[in-house]
Amino acid sequence: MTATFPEQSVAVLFSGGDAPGMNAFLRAVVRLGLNREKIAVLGIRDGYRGLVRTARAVNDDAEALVRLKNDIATHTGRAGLISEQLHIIQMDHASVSGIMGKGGTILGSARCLEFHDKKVRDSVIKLLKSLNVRALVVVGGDGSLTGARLLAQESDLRVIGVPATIDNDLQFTDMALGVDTAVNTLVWAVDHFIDTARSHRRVMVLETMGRASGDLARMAGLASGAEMIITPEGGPLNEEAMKKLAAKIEGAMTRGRGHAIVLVAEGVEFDPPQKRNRAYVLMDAFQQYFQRAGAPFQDLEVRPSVLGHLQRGGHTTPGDCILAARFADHAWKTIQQPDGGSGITALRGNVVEIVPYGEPDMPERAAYSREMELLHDALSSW
Ligand SMILES: Nc1ncnc2c1ncn2[C@@H]1O[C@H](COP(=O)(O)OP(=O)(O)OP(=O)(O)O)[C@@H](O)[C@H]1O
Ligand SMILES: O=P(O)(O)OC[C@H]1O[C@](O)(CO)[C@@H](O)[C@@H]1O
Repeated sequence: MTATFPEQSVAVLFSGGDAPGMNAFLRAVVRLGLNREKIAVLGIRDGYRGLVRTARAVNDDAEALVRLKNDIATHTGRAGLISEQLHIIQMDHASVSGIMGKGGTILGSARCLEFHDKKVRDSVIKLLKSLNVRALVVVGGDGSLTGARLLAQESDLRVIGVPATIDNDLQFTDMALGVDTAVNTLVWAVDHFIDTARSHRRVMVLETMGRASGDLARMAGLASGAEMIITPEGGPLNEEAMKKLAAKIEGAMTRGRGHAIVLVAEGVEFDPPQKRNRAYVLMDAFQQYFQRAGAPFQDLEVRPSVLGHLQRGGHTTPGDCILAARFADHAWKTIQQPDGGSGITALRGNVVEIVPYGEPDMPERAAYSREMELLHDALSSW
């Protein structure tokens, strides 16, 4: 039997920082495509970069396009995945077996600066049309979904966005893929830091990711019982503000507390601005305060840690696997609506919906962040 190129397939790519749940989404979108919809799924390697490189290689070369289609038809599943040169792979059942709980993405993700250029996006639209895809699914954060919106606006392609970022900074959905796992990882990390903090009666300042949003730190703080959460939404920290935070910790020590875990989100800024990581700036400010003349705990030590990419990896939680399956299901249902356009999957009040690109921020999200902060304050033993 000769292999044939799959016409009217659905293409899927992962873009921006990888997030746990991307593999679970890939598995779900491929399996639903093959089992339920009877439609082939093309996995794009390395996000927009994979499309841009392929467009460059085949767009003005009819023979190269024929070769690409032949490669896609003949190198399916794992054969395609091991062929490094091939950026577009026809996924099969076996190629998505055993990946659901694995962090990262087997197709790779990337940041592709060239994609900001309309001419480059035009070349990608031309490629997707030559491959006759019925829809493109883009899984990623804010920037990736902006790229998806532009593709949808600049063509008649159907482009479905799927929110995936540990930052939880997308205000049109209650949760993005990866957040639940990242919070879980942070709780695990805090548990480890508590052991040493308690043993040495120390203050540990842990810097979390999250870009300009403090939600990841807030959620992790609430779930781990960290004593203090410092987030960007409160505005830049000046010397006075840092002294107040240190005084709060000192006050707790006076009342018998032996240690403290402080979570500081990476988006926190200082006045005047500082170049060093937040955890280090706060360590110095706190240490200086604790060591002032006549202070009660002059030997109280502060240790910083920048948790970094640890937060993006690890085994995907069941919550993220379930959300991935629900987002994939909804993406397919939208693609299969004859008159359906483009849009983004969103979780709102435990219902998955498709919302238009550029949807305004949900006021519930700000309320949720505020509620977490108040609850954390009320639960802390200051
Ligand atoms: N304004 C834009 N126009 C076109 N493409 C964009 C735009 N912003 C981002 N992209 C594309 O999306 C990619 C990923 O964006 P970005 O680095 O902001 O990550 P993200 O999707 O927000 O995910 P995360 O923040 O969780 O890592 C960019 O490298 C670029 O290819
Ligand atoms: O992996 P990179 O490119 O260093 O990006 C790190 C950024 O990506 C994220 O992990 C996800 O957006 C942010 O929290 C962080 O600031």
